[in-house]
Amino acid sequence: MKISIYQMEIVPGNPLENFKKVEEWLEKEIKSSAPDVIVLPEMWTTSYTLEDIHIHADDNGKATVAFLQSLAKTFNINIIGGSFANKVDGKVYNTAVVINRQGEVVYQYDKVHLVPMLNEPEYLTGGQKAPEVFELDGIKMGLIICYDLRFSEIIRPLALEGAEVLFIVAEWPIARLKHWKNIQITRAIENQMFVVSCNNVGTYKEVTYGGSSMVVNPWGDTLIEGSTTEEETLTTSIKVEETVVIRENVPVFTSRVPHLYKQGL
Ligand SMILES: O=C(O)CCC(=O)C(=O)O
Repeated sequence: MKISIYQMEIVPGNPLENFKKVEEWLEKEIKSSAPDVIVLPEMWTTSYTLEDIHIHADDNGKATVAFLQSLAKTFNINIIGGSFANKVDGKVYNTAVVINRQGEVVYQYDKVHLVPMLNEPEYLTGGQKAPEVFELDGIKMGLIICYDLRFSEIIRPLALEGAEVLFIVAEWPIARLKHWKNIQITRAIENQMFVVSCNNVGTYKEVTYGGSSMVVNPWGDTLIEGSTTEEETLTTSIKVEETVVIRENVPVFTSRVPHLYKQGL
C-alpha cells in the first residue's frame, strides 16, 4: 500500500484557499505517483482559528466532504481526509472523514478528546463515540485525531478488532515534539501495527506546529519522517502483512489475560 502524506502549511481561516491548495497538490505531486492513500492533517480547512470557528466551520461537512469525494473519484485514490471544523445543530465538532476510491464515505469520526492546551473545549464539542475500525482496499484500519494519541485506551480496541494501520491526523505543536514522536513509536510497538501520521507546519497565534509526520512500522522503526518546518510530501509503501509475522513472533495478543484487567478505566 503506497501512502502519501501532505505535511501542509494551512492557510488560517480560509477553507476555499485550502481546498485550492489540496487540489493543486494532487495535480502537481500526486497524480503521476498514484499512491493508494493520501493523508491530510487535522483542521486543514481552517487551522486553529477557534475564536471565529463558527463562521468558518462547514455546515454538516457538506462542502468539505463533497470536495474530497470528487477528488477521490477524479484521482482514483483513497483519502484519509484529515479533520475539519464541522457545524451540526449549532455545535462545532472536529470531524475526521475517510473516503474510498469510489467517492464513498467509509468512516466519519468526531474527536473525542479535546485539547485543553489549545483551548479546544471552550470552542468545540467533543464526539461521543470512540474510534472504530474501517476498511480501505480490504485492509482494516483505525483513525484518531491528534491529542487522542495520548489515550492508549481508545487505540488498543482497534488493534484487538484487527486494525493493522493506525492513522493520526494532527496539528501538534513543536513544543511537545518529543511526545509526538515517542508515543507514535510506542503505539506501533505495543499494538503491533503501522502508524501513519500527518502533522502541519507553520505558526498561528504564537503556536508553532512541528511537522515530523511519520510512518512507523510494527517493529517500531521509523520508515519516513518529515522536517519540522517545511511543507512537504512524504511518500512510502508499507507491507501490511508484516503485522502478521510480528504478531506471531511476539504473540502479545494471545498472551493477554483480559479477565484480570480493570474495565472502564
Ligand atoms: O497533546 C498534545 O500535546 C497536542 C495535541 C494537539 O495539539 C491537538 O489535539 O490538536
